[in-house]
Amino acid sequence: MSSSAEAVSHKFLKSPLTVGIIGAAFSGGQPRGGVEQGPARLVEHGLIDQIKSLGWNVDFDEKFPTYENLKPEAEEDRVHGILKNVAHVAHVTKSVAESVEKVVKSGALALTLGGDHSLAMGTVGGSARVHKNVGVIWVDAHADINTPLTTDTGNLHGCPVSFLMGLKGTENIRGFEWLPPCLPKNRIVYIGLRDVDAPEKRILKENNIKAFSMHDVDKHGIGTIVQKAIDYLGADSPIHLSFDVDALDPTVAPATGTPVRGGLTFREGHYICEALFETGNLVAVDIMEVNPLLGEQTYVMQTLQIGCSLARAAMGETLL
Ligand SMILES: NC(=[NH2+])NCCC[C@H](N)C(=O)O
Ligand SMILES: [Mn+2]
Ligand SMILES: [Mn+2]
Repeated sequence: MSSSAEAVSHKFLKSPLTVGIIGAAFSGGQPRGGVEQGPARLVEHGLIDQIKSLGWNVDFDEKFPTYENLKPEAEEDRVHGILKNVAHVAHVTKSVAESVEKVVKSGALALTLGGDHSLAMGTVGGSARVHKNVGVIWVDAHADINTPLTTDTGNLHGCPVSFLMGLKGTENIRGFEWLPPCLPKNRIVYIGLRDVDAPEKRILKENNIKAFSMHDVDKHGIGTIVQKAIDYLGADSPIHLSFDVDALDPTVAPATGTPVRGGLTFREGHYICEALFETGNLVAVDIMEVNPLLGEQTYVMQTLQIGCSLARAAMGETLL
C-alpha cells in the first residue's frame, strides 16, 4: 500500500489528517436484512488498520450504536402513504447527521459505513450543516430521488436526495423536522446511473440536475466524467462523496440489495475515489449498501474487500 495522503493539500481538513469513522448499522430504508452488518464486517475485514497504514489518524468507537434498535415507539401512528419505516429512518438519520456534523466541524474527514442509502439524509445533512456550499458526488446505479409522492416501493433508500433537496411531497413528514432543505439542485452530480424510475427521470430533467449515466461513462471515459463533475461543483467546493456499491457492476460488487448489470468496473469505481481525493476537497465519504448476507461467501468477501479498497482510494492509496 502506498499513500500520499500528506502530499495533497487539503482545503478543509486539519493536519495531522484524521478520519472520523461512523458505523451506521441500519437497514430500515429497504426490506432486505443484512445491510446493517456492513459496518461491522468492513471493520472486521481490517479497514481501520488499513487506513492507519495510509498515514491517517483514526477516530472510531468500536461500540458504535446499533441503529437497528434505535426504534422510536409508536411507529404505527406515523403513516405517510406508501412510505415504510418513516419514524425509524427519521430517528436514525438525525443521529447520523449529528455524528457527521461533529466530525466535519472538527476538521476531520467523516467516513460513514452503511447501512442502506437512506442514511445519506443524515450524512449529507450533517456535512451541509458545516459547509453550506457542499457539493455532493453521488455514485450509484440509482438516482435515489423518488419523493413520497413518486416512490412505488415505499423504500426510503430510494428517496434520500429528494428529502435533502426538499422536493414537493417531502414537506411535513413527521420525524424529519430536523432536516430542512440543505442541498440545492445544482450542488449534486450523479455518476453511474442506469436504473432510474420514470418519475425520477422527470425530476432530474425538470430540475436540471447534473447526471452522468453509464452511457456517458462509456462515451467519454471515466477520467473526463469525473473532471466534468469536479468542474461543475467548482474547484473551491467542499466535496461529499456518497458511494453506493451497487454503482459497480454486480460481477465486481455482488453482495448488495439492488444490483443492476452494466455497472462501473473495478478501476472506474476506484478512479472516482482517487481523483476526488486528489482534489484535496473531500470532507465526507459514504460507503453504502454493502450487504454481507447476500450471496455466497466468496462474493461477500469480494464485496467487503471492495468496500475497504474504495475507502482507501478516497484516502490517498495508490497515488505514487
Ligand atoms: N439505494 C438504493 N440501492 N436504492 C434503490 C432504489 C430503487 C428504486 N428506485 C426505489 O425507489 O425503490
Ligand atoms: Mn443504488
Ligand atoms: Mn443508492
